[in-house]
Amino acid sequence: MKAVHFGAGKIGRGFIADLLHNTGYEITFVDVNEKLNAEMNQYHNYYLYVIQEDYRRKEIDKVSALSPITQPEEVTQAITDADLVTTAVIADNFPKIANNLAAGLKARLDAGKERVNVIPCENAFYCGVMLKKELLKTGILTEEELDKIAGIPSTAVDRMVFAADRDGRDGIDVGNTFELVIEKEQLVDPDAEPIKDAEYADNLDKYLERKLCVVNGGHTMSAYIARQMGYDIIQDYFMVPENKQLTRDIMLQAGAFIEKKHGFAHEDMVDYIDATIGRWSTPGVKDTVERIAKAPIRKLDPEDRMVKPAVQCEEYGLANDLILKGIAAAFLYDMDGDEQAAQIQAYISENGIEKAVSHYTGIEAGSRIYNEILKYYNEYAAQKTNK
Ligand SMILES: NC(=O)c1ccc[n+]([C@@H]2O[C@H](COP(=O)([O-])OP(=O)(O)OC[C@H]3O[C@@H](n4cnc5c(N)ncnc54)[C@H](O)[C@@H]3O)[C@@H](O)[C@H]2O)c1
Ligand SMILES: O=P(O)(O)OC[C@@H](O)[C@@H](O)[C@H](O)[C@H](O)CO
Repeated sequence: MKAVHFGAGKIGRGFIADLLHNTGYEITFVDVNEKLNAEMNQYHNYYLYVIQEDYRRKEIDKVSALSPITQPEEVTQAITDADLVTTAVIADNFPKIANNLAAGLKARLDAGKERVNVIPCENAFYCGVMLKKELLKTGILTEEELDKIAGIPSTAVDRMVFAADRDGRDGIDVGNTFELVIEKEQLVDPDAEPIKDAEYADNLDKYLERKLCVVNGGHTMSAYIARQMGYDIIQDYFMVPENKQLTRDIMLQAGAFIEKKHGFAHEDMVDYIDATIGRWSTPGVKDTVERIAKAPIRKLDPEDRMVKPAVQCEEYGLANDLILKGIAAAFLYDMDGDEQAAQIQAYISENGIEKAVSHYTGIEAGSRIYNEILKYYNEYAAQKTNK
């Protein structure tokens, strides 16, 4: 069996390709990183290192790589011949992969090939719907043609993965637990399981909201708050018991609306949160605030991990003060090289924080949560000035 995977980064190689390999696929990666592609084509393998098993080395073989820039025709051919297509490129990059992917699917349709599953594996609410929109924007396929040739489910994706330079090669350190939940009804055959060890859900909403709002929301808001406290490594922030408790409380606030909305038992939510914080605190693991906080415009989107739980808690009459504090901290986030952080800061300088809050979050100016975000923002800003 053949799989084409867009994005040979940490999740691509460290998680999705691990499952694809275990399922029995030969994998063709499509990535813009020429150095990585050359290494993959030289050795036709790479290594994962399982953190909790004393960095046990695991080989992923039968791999090769293509450049979407210099080898577009080969990419088209690989998609035409594939049994499965997956992505892990960061959803902001969907517009950049859309042409290659749409061209491959169109060629497949023209060649009379069967429908194929295209499974994006990204942290975003309904990444399948997002990808489909980008594919249609290319104008290469009509919606009818796209539906005829591809099933595009959304997913929830969770694993610890870190880039690692080991044995002179570019490897990935991986956690030993993971969750890939795939929206069953959007698959070409809802009863087939194209990826071993993934879960196939009738109600993805439940898992997606739990993963994005509790895990990613808790993670991201901790990173913005940690940045205000002067931390660069999130594990250093977690070393302080009050900080760890703050993160747990943020996650419990987000978890509360999910319990109400989807019927999760409170004890199960608490276990889920504690297991996640335990994972982040694994001895030896070092994750940067920069990685977790990156791309704040994406993370402040009304449908993403911070605003969604804030608004939903408000609607359910649940506490959300800590979430609002996390959102406020995101508006102070600055990091050299983070284009979205720079864009937000420029917008604030030009238009003021009052406009910025509703511009980026969609939260109505003058509402209670809007006023609370402004209040926390001004408190953080004053602390910064007094330092
Ligand atoms: N890293 C994590 O811990 C983690 C965990 C769960 C989910 N995720 C999600 O997984 C996705 C991937 O994240 P990651 O951490 O692997 O990112 P990453 O930056 O390590 O990998 C992204 C890869 O995509 C490639 N890429 C970018 N533009 C491309 C293009 N136009 N064509 C082909 N390749 C392109 C990059 O070169 C890179 O190799 C994201 O949506 C992220 O939110 C990450
Ligand atoms: O990848 P992002 O930028 O959407 O979010 C940053 C982190 O919260 C995220 O990568 C987590 O580490 C991961 O989702 C855990 O499974």
